[in-house]
Amino acid sequence: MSLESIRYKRGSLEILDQLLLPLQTRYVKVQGVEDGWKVINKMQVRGAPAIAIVGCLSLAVELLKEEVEDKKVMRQEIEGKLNYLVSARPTAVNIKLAADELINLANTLSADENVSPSQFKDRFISSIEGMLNKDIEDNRAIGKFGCEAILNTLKGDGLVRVLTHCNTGSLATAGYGTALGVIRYLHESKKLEHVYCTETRPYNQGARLTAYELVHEKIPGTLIVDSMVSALMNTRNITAVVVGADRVAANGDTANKIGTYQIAIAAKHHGVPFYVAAPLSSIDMSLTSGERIKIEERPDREMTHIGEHRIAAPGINCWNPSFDVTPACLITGIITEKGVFPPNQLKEVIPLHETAIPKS
Ligand SMILES: CSC[C@@H](O)[C@@H](O)C(=O)COP(=O)(O)O
Repeated sequence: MSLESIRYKRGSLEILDQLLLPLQTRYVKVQGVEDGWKVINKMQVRGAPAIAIVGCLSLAVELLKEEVEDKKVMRQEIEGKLNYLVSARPTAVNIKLAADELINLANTLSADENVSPSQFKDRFISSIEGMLNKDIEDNRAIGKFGCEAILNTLKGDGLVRVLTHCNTGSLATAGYGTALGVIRYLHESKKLEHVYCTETRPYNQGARLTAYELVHEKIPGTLIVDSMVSALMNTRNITAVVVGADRVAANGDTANKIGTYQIAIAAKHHGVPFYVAAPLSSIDMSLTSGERIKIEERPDREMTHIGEHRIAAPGINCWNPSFDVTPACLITGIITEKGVFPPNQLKEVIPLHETAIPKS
């Protein structure tokens, strides 16, 4: 069974504390928006789709407890709380797009005279709840399209050796995963010979989380440190790289976990196809290129310490950008729930406003 990062039933939300993995499995209660902001900001929950879903569900939990008498007051409150949640981590676009759609929904429900305050609340909460199943369905479609794209380019033994970076699995989504969903699909199709995952310094999402998911799912995998990527491509006949995304600009430039860019450069040099797997809700058509993507900088402590242990010389300066932008020219294809597209075709195939919230 795949790992459950988000446990939700109406009025109750718990997340698997990813700061404690892989050594401890502990769920943390999220009782409202303040808790939602904290678990996202502290990275107890992380990964672009999971951030959006947990943020919005934290609002659903909070709203359920409230008596709603005035729709306009509720609409205003919703907008303020969503904007606050978006501020918890700036690079991933999924939560921003979801918030924009929910604010539109709140505007529509508030203006509709046939909708009572309690119907407003119920329909609003139901829309948020729909994000959970939609994300899993989208991820399965991503897995299938990605698997087919990689198999189409195959020569030789018909088995695939893939490299991935960071964590894009069940822990980073509502379930199944994006890039790790492609790997999972290849494995289920008996086409995966091996997956290599990077350690992903400084926060170690690869060593702690992806490695944990691979062991849990019995997917044959090997951990490498980030500086081994070129050597791996030179010696291990890698078929493809598949990574996730935090924000894809309209021209295909892709912000993802720091280190993605240098993997893409190495892949180009070695002639290895480089795929980005992401739902349409990770694509920001309002940005023409990746230059204006805001890159979150995280505390020095993530670099200077491992757990409680300092590993860096005291007094040294640190620079800790959490993401980098891979230019579209290094990307073979963007794997989405609607198919696999070369980066320069995104503008033609993706509508300006794609939905993060399922259409009712
Ligand atoms: C499906 S998750 C895609 C990306 O969000 C993932 O690759 C990533 O960069 C996560 O960064 P994180 O800082 O752990 O939230």
